[in-house]
Amino acid sequence: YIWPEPQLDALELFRWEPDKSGLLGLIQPCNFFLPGGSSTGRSDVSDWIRTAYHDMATHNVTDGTGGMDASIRFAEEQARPEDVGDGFQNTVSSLIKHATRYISMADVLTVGAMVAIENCGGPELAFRGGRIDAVAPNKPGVPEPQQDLDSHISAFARQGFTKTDMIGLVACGHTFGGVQHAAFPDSVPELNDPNNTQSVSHFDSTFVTFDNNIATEYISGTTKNPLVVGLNDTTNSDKRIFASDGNATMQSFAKSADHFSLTCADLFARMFNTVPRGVQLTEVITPLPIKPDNLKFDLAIDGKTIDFSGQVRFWDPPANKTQKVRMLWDDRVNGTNNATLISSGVSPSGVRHTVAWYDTPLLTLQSSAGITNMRFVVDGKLEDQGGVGFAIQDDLIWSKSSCVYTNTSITSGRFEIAVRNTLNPTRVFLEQASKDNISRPIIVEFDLARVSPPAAKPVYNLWSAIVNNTFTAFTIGAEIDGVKVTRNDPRSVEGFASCTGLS
Ligand code: HEM
Repeated sequence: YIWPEPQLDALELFRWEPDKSGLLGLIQPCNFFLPGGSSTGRSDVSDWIRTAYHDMATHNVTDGTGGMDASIRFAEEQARPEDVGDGFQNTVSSLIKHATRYISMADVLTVGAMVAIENCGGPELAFRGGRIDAVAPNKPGVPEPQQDLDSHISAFARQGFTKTDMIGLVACGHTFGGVQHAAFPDSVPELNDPNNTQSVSHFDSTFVTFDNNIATEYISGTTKNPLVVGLNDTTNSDKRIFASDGNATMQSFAKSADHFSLTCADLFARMFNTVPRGVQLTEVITPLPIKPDNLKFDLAIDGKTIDFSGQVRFWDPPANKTQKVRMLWDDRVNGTNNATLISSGVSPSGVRHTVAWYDTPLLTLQSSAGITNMRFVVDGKLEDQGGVGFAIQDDLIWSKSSCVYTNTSITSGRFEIAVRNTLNPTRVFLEQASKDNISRPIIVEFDLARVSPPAAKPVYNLWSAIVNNTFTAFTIGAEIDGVKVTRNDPRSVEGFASCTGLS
């Protein structure tokens, strides 16, 4: 896609920079378990993957209901026998807080499970965003281990998967985790093991790593999978499922780790893309090779100049080499300008990728000139998104006359937005991310009032309001000809000057 595209930009960042959101920190090392530590025998990766499956498993291909829609967050769903255990609540409380106006809770659950699979040995997965969060629990529909093979085949068929898909998806999921004694006391014993305090009988010997040991151990007869060799044969559902085609699928997985990995990449992607009818997923979101980020514009108090700074991210840059990066930008007055960007480091992004960051110098632009478009020259090569460049919006920006009342609370302040005089909004407002009573992200708006501009012939008009609340970061919104627009990159109010001393 072509940057900027607010929802795709946000999804791309969340999907491809799991270090930044903190997701990766919750699954590194892969046996990390937030609510109790790795000596529990449990892991966040297993909880996140199982939660995604249980969210999807309510899908009904015939009536189009259920699917990946974060309905698993509702206590009523979690209380069902088919959703036994606290893994769902653990997952939901770690993950759904990352949902935003652009990233639904269902997209967050999807990315969480994908990041878990990929960063713990699994294949890289194709991600589409745009799932829509359920407003109420779905009908029940998750398979349970005591059910017979026919009911499992029909449950998977209802979810949109064949018998062969079922064997694959169960094997792909059960390469992680195991069965807990507390949840299934009749299927697995208490272990009395200080390194496995929650008595989890694991599905394979490498239970926090994606690999085909789930299949090799099953085929070689060494498996300890509690749903294959469990003492209670009624709950040996993996045994019935794996053997349902005469072991052909499991044999093919045992024979080839690559075949297992490719099959799982396909099945997991289909699982994540199983959504209620009518939901339109985005294109597959791949990382942008070059992506501007954190662009900041601040109008000077006299209204004559704009301070501009920002960063540019380079995806998988050449190793051990600092690139020479120049930014070219168009303005409304002088034509094209340029500046050299400053390398500010390379960091890993997940376990497979690296990102290099380059900073712009702090530039002072004439207000009348502003900035409309930019391009980059990287080691002599022009990078301009196939000729269109990187379109920049400088029409709704912060004014440096914004300030906070430090003597009361950092979150009370006088916030001022500068609106380029070519725009004629009917409303200008601050936007604060919040949640509704069923946890869905919403935007709370604080209206500003138009005030006198700072200069006699202003390029920007000011809008202002005093806001007292507990929030700490805002984006800028406006309504123009009845249409709402927003400018991204929330601005933390901590960055503003103190109102004391400002007129
Ligand atoms: C007939 C289908 C399935 C049955 C009957 C089944 C059954 C179970 C059972 C009984 C557990 C133990 C849960 C606990 O102790 O809390 C479990 C765990 C798990 N299942 Fe499944 N499962 C099925 C399909 C799947 C699929 C398709 C996936 C993913 C693609 C999956 C992923 C997981 C994971 C990751 C765990 C480990 C959870 C943990 O260790 O915390 N399962 N499953």
